[in-house]
Amino acid sequence: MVSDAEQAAGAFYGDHGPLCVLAAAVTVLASIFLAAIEYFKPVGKRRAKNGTLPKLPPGPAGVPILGTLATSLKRPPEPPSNPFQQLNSLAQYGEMATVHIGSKTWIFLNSKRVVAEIIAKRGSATNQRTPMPVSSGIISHGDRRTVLMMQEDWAEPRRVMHSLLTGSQMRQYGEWQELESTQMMAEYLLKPELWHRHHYRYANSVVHRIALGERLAKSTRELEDMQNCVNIFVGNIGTSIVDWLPELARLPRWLQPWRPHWERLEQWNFRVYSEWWVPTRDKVLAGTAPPSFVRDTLLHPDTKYKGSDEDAMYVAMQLIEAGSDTTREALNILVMAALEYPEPFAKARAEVDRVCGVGAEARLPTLADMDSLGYIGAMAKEGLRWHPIFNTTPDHAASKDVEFEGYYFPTGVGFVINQVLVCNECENPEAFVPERWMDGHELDITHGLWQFGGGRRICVGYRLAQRSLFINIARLVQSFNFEANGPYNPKILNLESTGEPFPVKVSIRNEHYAKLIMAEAEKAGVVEDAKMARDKL
Ligand code: HEM
Repeated sequence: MVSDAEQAAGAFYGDHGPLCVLAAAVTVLASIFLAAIEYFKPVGKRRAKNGTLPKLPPGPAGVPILGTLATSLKRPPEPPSNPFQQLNSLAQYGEMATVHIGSKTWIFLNSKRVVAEIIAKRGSATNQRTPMPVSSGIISHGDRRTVLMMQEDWAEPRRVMHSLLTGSQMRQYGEWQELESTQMMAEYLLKPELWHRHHYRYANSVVHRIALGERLAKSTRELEDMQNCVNIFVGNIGTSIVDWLPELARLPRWLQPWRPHWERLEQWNFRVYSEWWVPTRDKVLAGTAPPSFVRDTLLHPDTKYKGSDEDAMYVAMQLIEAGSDTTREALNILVMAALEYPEPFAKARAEVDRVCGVGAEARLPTLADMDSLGYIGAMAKEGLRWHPIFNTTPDHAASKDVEFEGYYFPTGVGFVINQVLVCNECENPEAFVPERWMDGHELDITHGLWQFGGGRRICVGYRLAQRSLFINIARLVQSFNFEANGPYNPKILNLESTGEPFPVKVSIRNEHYAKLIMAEAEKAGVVEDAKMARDKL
């Protein structure tokens, strides 16, 4: 028997059937949407584990689920008159700005003061990375890109890499740095128009020798492959939506249509790495390898890396990647500064002349001159400040809740150094003024400069980088003149380019310096190598 109520319902559905289906569909979609909002809620909007509500600095508004992702992924072109407009605009929120991007929450640190407080003083609680399933996962052969590694995967690579920061091997590395620099001077002399290539060969060869034990003897194709590995890795950091909504990586593989594209890149990268790694590893195993980080730390029985052979390869190769491109770029920046600001370069030359002699009496500067050439140290720091290589540094995520000046940052929030603002936090920031670093710390490249990051994740190569910049700046200002060789925009450095990044005419100071360089190259036994590099390029 049908009740009155059932009869009424039947009549209602009979009359309003399509409307009911629509209402049900809307309800289902709305529920899915609300569930998605909840699921992808940015870390900084979730309650902390102890139930405390986050209290974050102000920042730009975003839309549900994506936050500011649309603008972050597809940045409007920034005008050459104001590059880094977006990072600059975060200054309006004060020393810290909160940005929700997908399900991540990043706190941009806009002043040196808060960087020191959060990244350095609270470093034990801010040394994680937020997950990047594509950049540090798929492209990096499964969470193995040292620079982006999460803490649990990072402790072991960091342990082995730490030897690069300790003093004991610096003397050996220093000899290699001087030798490669002598070759670079000879290359500059023989083929001045390829100045930028010489920077790359130098940087790559030094770190190649430190990591793998041998001087660089790679073909142009192999070198370009390696540079492309870096470009592809760096260029793709954060370009996939999955890096911003890492929860998507938990879907079954067949629901991840983005994977094949990234996996192909990863396979190519793996092949390039293997070409460089396998011969070295085999020599170490056969007992015929020369001294190197791989032989004496990574595969040494006393300090051996506790991971697979593939993991060890990624540690070694990423050292080469992280160390060569950065040094090359820093040298390019100094050349740009030479075009724009001749006075500091004249002053630097006078300083080198005072210490190393002039004309027929001159000798090449060495690393032993460092204490007497503070201005050169200041130039290296000012170059990195004036045109930061990193406009932001990889995030340092909170491994536990962090309280700071009335704010409450829950675990998982990422802290990012806004280098554009931090580097400009000085008088007349547009100008290249090495004098601003002449404060007694000019040879400590991380003092007051955050280009190498900080805290527990600080760059493991910063001492090597400082010495490479020192020796090459000192020698270049001593012997070569730099002039513009065509129009260029000083704000655009084309740092990722393998061709000439901006037009430069390099010339030798005079015949004395040409002779000096060739005599030193002869003594070091690198003349033939310098010529070979010249012929190959
Ligand atoms: C001008 C030169 C360089 C700059 C500006 C630079 C900058 C950086 C920055 C910003 C980081 C991230 C730090 C952080 O998260 O706080 C980093 C990490 C790293 N750098 Fe450098 N770097 C330079 C040269 C080098 C050199 C020469 C090497 C190797 C010989 C190197 C190896 C590494 C490695 C392996 C990491 C990952 C460290 C980790 O996550 O534990 N870098 N670097």
